[in-house]
Parts: sequence; C-alpha cells; structure tokens
Amino acid sequence: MSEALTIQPFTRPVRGRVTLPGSKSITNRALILAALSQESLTLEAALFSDDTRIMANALRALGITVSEDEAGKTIFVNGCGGSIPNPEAEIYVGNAGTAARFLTAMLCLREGGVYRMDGSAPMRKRPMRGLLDALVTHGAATVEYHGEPGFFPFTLRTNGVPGGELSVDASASSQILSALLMVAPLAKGPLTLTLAGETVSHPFIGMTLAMIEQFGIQPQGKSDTGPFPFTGGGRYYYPRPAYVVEPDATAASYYAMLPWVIGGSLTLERCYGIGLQGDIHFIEILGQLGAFFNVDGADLVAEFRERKQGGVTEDFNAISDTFLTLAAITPLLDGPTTISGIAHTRHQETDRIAAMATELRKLGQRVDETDDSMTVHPDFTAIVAKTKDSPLAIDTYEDHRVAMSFGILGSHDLHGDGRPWLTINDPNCCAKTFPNFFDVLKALRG
Ligand SMILES: O=C(O)C1=C[C@@H](OP(=O)(O)O)[C@@H](O)[C@H](O)C1
Ligand SMILES: C=C(OP(=O)(O)O)C(=O)O
Repeated sequence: MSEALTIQPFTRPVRGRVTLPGSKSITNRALILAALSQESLTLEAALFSDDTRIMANALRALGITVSEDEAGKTIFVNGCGGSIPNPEAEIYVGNAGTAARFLTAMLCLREGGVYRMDGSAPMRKRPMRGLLDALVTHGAATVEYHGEPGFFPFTLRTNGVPGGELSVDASASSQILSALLMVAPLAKGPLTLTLAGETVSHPFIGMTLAMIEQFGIQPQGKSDTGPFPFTGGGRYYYPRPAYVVEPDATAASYYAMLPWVIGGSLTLERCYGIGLQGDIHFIEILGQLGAFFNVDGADLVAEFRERKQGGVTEDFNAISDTFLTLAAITPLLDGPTTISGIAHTRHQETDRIAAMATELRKLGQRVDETDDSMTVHPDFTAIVAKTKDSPLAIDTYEDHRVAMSFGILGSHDLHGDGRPWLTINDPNCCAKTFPNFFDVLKALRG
C-alpha cells in the first residue's frame, strides 16, 4: 500500500497538453502476437506499467526474447514462430486480466508443456472457468487446480491446439474469447470458434480481430459475434519492423473529463487517431454533459464550454472501464445518473459497482444498486457538508480506476477557496495501467 495522497484542487482553469500512456490492451495483444510471430518486431509508444511488465516477464519465462527500453517506450520481441521454447515455466499474472487469459490460451499451443500459473489475491477470484473448460473440453490441455476449481492457482499440461469446433462461454469476460481468437489461427488444423451465449465489452473482440489481421492472418468469416472459422496451421507476421501502439483511450477518459470538472482546455496528444479502442466513445457521453471536443491534427482538444442540466442514463457494457470516470463526478451533476450493463465489473479488480457506491455514499450521495447497474442521486449540499472540516479519504480497493476517477473529482475546487477536500488511499495502485497519473495531474496544476 502506498501512502495516501491529498488532492490539491485546481483554482484556475486548466491549460496544457497530456501525453497519454500507450494502450494496455493493444500493448499486451501486440506482445502476444509478436511473440508468436516468425520475425522480430519493435513495439513503439508502448505502455510500461504493471500489466505490461507482467506480460513481458511471462514471455521471457517461456524463453522468448523481450527487451524493454522504458525511456524510448519501445519493446523488442523476437518471435518464436508459434513454437514456445520452454516446456516448463512458472507464470505469474498478478492482477492483469489480459495476461491471465491471453497467456493461458497461448500456452496450450505447446505440446508436452507443464506450466504452473498463479495471480495476486484479487486475481484468484476473477473468472477463468469459461476459458479453462473450453481448452480442456477441446483437448488442448488438462488442468490441475491447487485451490478452488475454476480459479488460479493451477497447473496446465498442454497438448497443442487441435482443429475442430470449439465452443466457449465468454459471458464473464471478453478476454476469454480474445484469448482463444489469438491462438485459433495457429491450431493444428481448421478450427471454428463459436460463442455459447453473449460476451461483454464487445469492442475488444473487434480490436482482437483487427490486430490478428494486422499480424497477417485474414479471418475467414466477417462476423464479430461468431462463428469464427480459421484454416489452422497459420503463422503471424507483421509486415513492418515497428508496430506503433495507440494512446490508451481509457486513460484518456480522465483527462477528457478534467476540463469539464475545473474549466479550461486540454490537448490529448495523438487521441484523434484512435481506431482500435471502443473506449474513445466515452467522449460522446461527455458531450451529453456539455463537454466539447475539437480536432487539432492528430490531437483531440477537450474544452469546457458549458455544464448541461441533468444527469446521464447510459448502458456502459461496451465501454465499461470508463464507467468509473463518470460515476465519480456524479456529485457535480444536478440530476440522477444511471449506469447499466456493468454486472461483469463486479468481478474485475474489485467489485467495481460496490466500490464506487460505497465511496459515493461516504460523500453523502444516495446510490441505488442492482446486480448490473448503479443510480446516483447527486446531493451537492451533502458533499460540501461531508468535506467541510477535513479531507475525506477515498478507499481504492487495489483498483487503479477507483483511484484515478476520484483523483479527477478531487481536482474540483469544491469549497471555492482551493482547500483540499479529498484524499486518495493507496494512489500507487494506478501503476497497473498509468503509473504517472498523479504526476501528470500535479504538473497540469503548475
Ligand atoms: O481485452 C481487453 O484488453 C480488455 C477487455 C475488457 O475486459 P472484460 O471483457 O473482462 O470486461 C476490459 O475491461 C479490460 O480492461 C481490457
Ligand atoms: C478491467 C481492467 O483490467 P484487466 O485487464 O485486468 O481486466 C481495467 O483495466 O479496467
């Protein structure tokens, strides 16, 4: 746990530029695809954070050369052409959902592999069952659980991925389907993936299919809901020596929100070019609140113009990582906000609906919860009263997004005199995806 951080409100409208970190989802997909490809490849503008270090370390444990240059934001990967060198390894996935799901499926490509896998305490509760059951039923691996069946830790004994039909339940996480999609082209024969039921966070499936194509494999079908047919026996190959990672669209949501919270304008570098990440559509929700976005070359400029009346009612299933960015600022709205389609986020870094509801209630807000939604009835008088005498401490539940979203709320000059009123417990949990988040905020304050 890192020391608590008191957020200093902005007393003047913000002006400046933000260089966002590289996308977590793209960096970790590109690491898997580059590791499986035939050539060597350099990732540029890559993310350096807990989640990408976990992925890079795991690939090294498998005998794949991965060298990182953090200052230059590049990662060099020498692809193994689909043949994982080390038949045995211990793999630690921390609390990185992408590493947990993507590596589990990738390891099954190795015939005769024995891999012991574990994660952090929160990861030991996150859903893996849909993926593991699909791999075992298909004959790609056997699994020996060392704790609760269906969860980390476990040992995988891997067989290579046979062709045929593979049906998967990805209702708990789209990462389960993305993981199988990335290994399917390398199966031993023609393989068709089908989805049993629906998946969540659907744009991430589009990202996976688009990146598979960038790495030289044309998906046979056109559908992004399945079935997904692959001819098998394929090899990944990226046609250029460098792959440039987009800035992280979820990270952008915080700094897209900031001018609305405190006034002013912020240039979000390279964000106009974002094409693979659905989370960029969060700015349309900000538009409903009165935020305004301009394009300046490859940059997006977020501007404060007005605060529209009322709250927001929106299904966040497709962009659920951004729901916390909106939920945290609801006390500043003057009408109720309902965020739905987020049941699956109860099984992510923490139970995110419960975490946000608990912290907003501490701030005097009335919050109604259902299994898959939350409604916040804002109470401005209550938040002022609750923080009048001393700053209120926000618990972050080892969830980077709880820390960052309340960091933006705390930047608002609530008492009109620049007095700090919010403290973030364990702010360094933002290292999962955006290690310098609070430094960027401080630098903008000037
Ligand atoms: O594939 C990905 O890169 C991700 C998919 C989503 O997960 P779920 O499908 O579990 O929501 C998202 O929440 C996560 O941050 C990244
Ligand atoms: C849900 C998230 O992460 P993960 O990749 O661990 O699922 C997230 O970053 O909000």
